[in-house]
Amino acid sequence: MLKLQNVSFAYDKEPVLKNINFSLEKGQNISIIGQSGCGKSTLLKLIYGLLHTDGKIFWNEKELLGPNFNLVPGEPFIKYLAQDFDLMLPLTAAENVGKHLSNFYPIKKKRRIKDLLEVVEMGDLANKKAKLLSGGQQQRIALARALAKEPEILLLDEPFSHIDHFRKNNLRRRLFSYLKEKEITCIIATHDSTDALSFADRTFVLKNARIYADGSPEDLYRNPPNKYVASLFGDVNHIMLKNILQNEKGRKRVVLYPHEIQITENSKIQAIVKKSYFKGESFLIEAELNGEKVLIDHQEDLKKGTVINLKISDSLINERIK
Ligand SMILES: Nc1ncnc2c1ncn2[C@@H]1O[C@H](COP(=O)(O)OP(=O)(O)OP(=O)(O)O)[C@@H](O)[C@H]1O
Repeated sequence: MLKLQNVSFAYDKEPVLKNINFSLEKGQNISIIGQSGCGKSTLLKLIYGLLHTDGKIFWNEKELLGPNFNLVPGEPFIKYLAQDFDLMLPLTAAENVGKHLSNFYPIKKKRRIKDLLEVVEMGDLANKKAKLLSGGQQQRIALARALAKEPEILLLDEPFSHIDHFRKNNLRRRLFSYLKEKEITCIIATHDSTDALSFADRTFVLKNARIYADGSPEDLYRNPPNKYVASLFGDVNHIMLKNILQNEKGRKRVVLYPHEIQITENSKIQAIVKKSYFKGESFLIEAELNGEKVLIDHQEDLKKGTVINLKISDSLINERIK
């Protein structure tokens, strides 16, 4: 179990993280999300042991003492994949992956490198020098290198940021099933909601130096405590209740995703279309509702100026304003 107790950190005077506490079970996949600069990378660096905290970090019974106590920063059973992936550029992809593997059993080493290159779909480029690989290919090699010695804990900082959309989904499926199979505990700092929604067992939202929300991705998505959390998963509306409910007054608002608002004739809530964006499977309609901007998912394109009627399920509104 990985346990953090009162982990705080400041680069200067202003704390980046304040009293972070959590425990993770072996083999759990956790995503950390939050706006740029909220401290995601800092938290990974503290766990790995690159930065010192007065708080406590344990892996099972062992306390991780950090850089003030370890001559070489980091822990041997943890792998940390930073945003700059730090490859040996004159070496080949395969040599980089095998860099920290023992030469004592060369056949075993070769097989391990081959398996890892398959996990990141880089088998074809095994003998290509790292300096000749694209940013996304280098990132995949760095990922394979981080897995090479089968760490107990894997810390990934935006691990798919350079990888194209098509390959990213495939790679994510392969990587996370590999981590589950090997029971590797993984913490992934990400901006990408798919990492948080589809592959994490649990998600932490960081804001104002603290864990602002903590839950299963499904629960955080379906019942976002506020607009900040919902907006980390994609477009979101924050609509004045009085604009969608007859008897409401005041300035109370409700969080609604664009797909939760329907365009129908059976409603008195009127809005005017301002813009329409093609999204592939549907259109994102931007409309004006009593002076407020509203985003709606819709199957058809709508012209600017079209008057539309909006419907939102009462039970959903009641759920969100609880
Ligand atoms: N070496 C440093 N020296 C001083 N301040 C730093 C240093 N590294 C990060 N910071 C500051 O600490 C805060 C948290 O940075 P961090 O990199 O942890 O955020 P992040 O959530 O990972 O951001 P991003 O999503 O953009 O990668 C930011 O305000 C950043 O400017």
